[in-house]
Amino acid sequence: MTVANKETLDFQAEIKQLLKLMIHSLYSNKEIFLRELISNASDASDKLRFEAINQPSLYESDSELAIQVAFDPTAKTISITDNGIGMSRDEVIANLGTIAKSGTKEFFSKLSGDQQKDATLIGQFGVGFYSGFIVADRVTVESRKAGLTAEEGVRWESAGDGEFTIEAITRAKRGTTIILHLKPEEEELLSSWKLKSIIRKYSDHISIPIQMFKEEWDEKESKQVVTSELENVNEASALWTRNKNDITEEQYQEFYKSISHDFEAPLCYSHNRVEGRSEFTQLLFVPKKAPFDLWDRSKRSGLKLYVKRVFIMDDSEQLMPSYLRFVAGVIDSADLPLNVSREILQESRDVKFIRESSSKRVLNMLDDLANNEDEAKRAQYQDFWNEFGQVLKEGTGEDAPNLEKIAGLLRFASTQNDSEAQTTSLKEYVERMKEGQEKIYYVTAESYLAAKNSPHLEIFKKKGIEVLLLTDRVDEWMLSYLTEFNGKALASVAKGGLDLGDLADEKEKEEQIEAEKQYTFLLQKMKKTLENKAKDVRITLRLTDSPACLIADENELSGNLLRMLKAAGQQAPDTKPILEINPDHPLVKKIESTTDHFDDWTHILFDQALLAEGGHIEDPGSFVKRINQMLLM
Ligand SMILES: Nc1ncnc2c1ncn2[C@@H]1O[C@H](COP(=O)(O)OP(=O)(O)OP(=O)(O)O)[C@@H](O)[C@H]1O
Repeated sequence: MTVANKETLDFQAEIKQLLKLMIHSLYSNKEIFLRELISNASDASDKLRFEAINQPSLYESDSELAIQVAFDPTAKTISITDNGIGMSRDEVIANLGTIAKSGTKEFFSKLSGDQQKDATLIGQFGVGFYSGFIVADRVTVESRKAGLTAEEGVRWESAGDGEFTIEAITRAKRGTTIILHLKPEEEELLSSWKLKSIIRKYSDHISIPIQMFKEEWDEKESKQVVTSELENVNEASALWTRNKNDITEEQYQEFYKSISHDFEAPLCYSHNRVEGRSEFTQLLFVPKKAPFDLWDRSKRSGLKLYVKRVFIMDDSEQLMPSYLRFVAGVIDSADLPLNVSREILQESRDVKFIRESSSKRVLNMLDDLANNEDEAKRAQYQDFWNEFGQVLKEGTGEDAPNLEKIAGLLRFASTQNDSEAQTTSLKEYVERMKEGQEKIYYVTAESYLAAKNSPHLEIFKKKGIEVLLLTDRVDEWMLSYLTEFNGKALASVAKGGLDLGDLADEKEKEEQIEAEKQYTFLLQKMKKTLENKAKDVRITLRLTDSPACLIADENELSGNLLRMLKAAGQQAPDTKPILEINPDHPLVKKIESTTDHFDDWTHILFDQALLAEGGHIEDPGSFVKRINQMLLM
């Protein structure tokens, strides 16, 4: 609908849903609206400062960047004004009418309707501008982009009910004003004292001044009245440039929340000034909860790059390796040029040094939690692992120089504990190794139950040897990089040549040789029957309860990895597994002595070994037919 120059447009469907949910689930935390809007105003100022490096005329003789917060008790409004970059008409429509984040659809599909759970999720998603609707029943945005004429101003307005209007206005000053028309029950916000205390609490660290009109005691009226003089409410110096000792824990927390849009305090942080070859300040935060798009490897890191306090860019993926993409914070370099581009960043040795130093810092912070004497800290690390462990595992391939450190931070499910929880470190495993045990054993499978009940574990159970149970998708990939820990090789229990080292006793070795001799004929015959399915058929002593299992040859990919590659539509080599049979099992003895249905029995043995390790039978119909036939015998 268009009236004069006013147009009414619909919000993207997700925004309608977000607004509804947010108003309900964030109500108990409603003061954050001001933090979010001030943080946007500060970002807009940062962007202008950056653009103006190459185009100073954008300042239009007004280069003192500041944010003003004002209220009008009569109109019952609060306004937040910045003289930052501003928005054009198209930008207003795109930025305030749609959500341009990847993974938005998935995020909305996760919402449960349970207010408390959803509030946390929304916190992880980041509500930003729309949080204004928690306290306002109508929001007006007036903006004019730096560099455009006064006539190219724009007014956006919405009652948060599914549509918004947009019209052209004349706006002398560049920048943006957000006007919140408060809901009747929010009128207590119309107070200098209240607004100042919210600003100090949540936005003190904002690096440009946040100003309000001063209040003075008026004798005549005998009350506080608002004057036309502005005063700074916040400290207005970039938090990371301040001395550590002058920053309170709470200020760090609020700073983190404001740059990350997280609702919870961070798990830990590290604030340092690095001097020497390269000079920079790093303030790095590890969140408690994974953001909703953590699994998106293209997600950029949450690090902001500044050069000598001038904001340069968000999400600079050059500053942190991808496996640490959950880290949020600020890097402020004293060496990089102000006009640095993403291309320059890629090449820069300073940036490489910053990345190495920052990765180390983060790993050290985590290591400090993981190996802390304080049990509560170790528990915090466990929580971290549960949230971010799978991403950290990517580091084994991505960050070779820190492999040892990362290996020390890994946690696994293990046969030692009767639980799916990933709590065992490699260090603990090594400490528990049996005398004579030389390797760290693991099994990979699609699920915890498949791993735990894998026939490959039988001999290990019998001998009381611990085996790590690896069931995350990233594990197989990780294992191609993580081949040893503290000089102990990692060995799959499902690969050929199971060498138990000193753990296998002489008697067993003799038994195996004896059995191989005894069953030579059977093995040959089975091999013939399975020539299209199995590479070889062997006797094994690794089984105690199962009649057979499949293994991969030492240098070939495991069955689990082959299945994963195929499932991902990737090219997988066409390798056949080796069937190992348990000579002591009655079924094997039965097959040996049978003359009837030898081929059927052999196929069944192979197919059930494949099933037991989570594989898919190529011809399930024939398998079922054979089983039924045998059941009726
Ligand atoms: N005061 C402002 N000046 C200029 N642009 C703004 C301002 N406020 C918001 N915007 C624009 O609107 C976009 C959407 O804002 P919103 O707060 O919803 O999300 P965001 O800040 O991008 O994301 P998040 O809050 O999750 O970090 C911003 O990215 C920015 O481009």
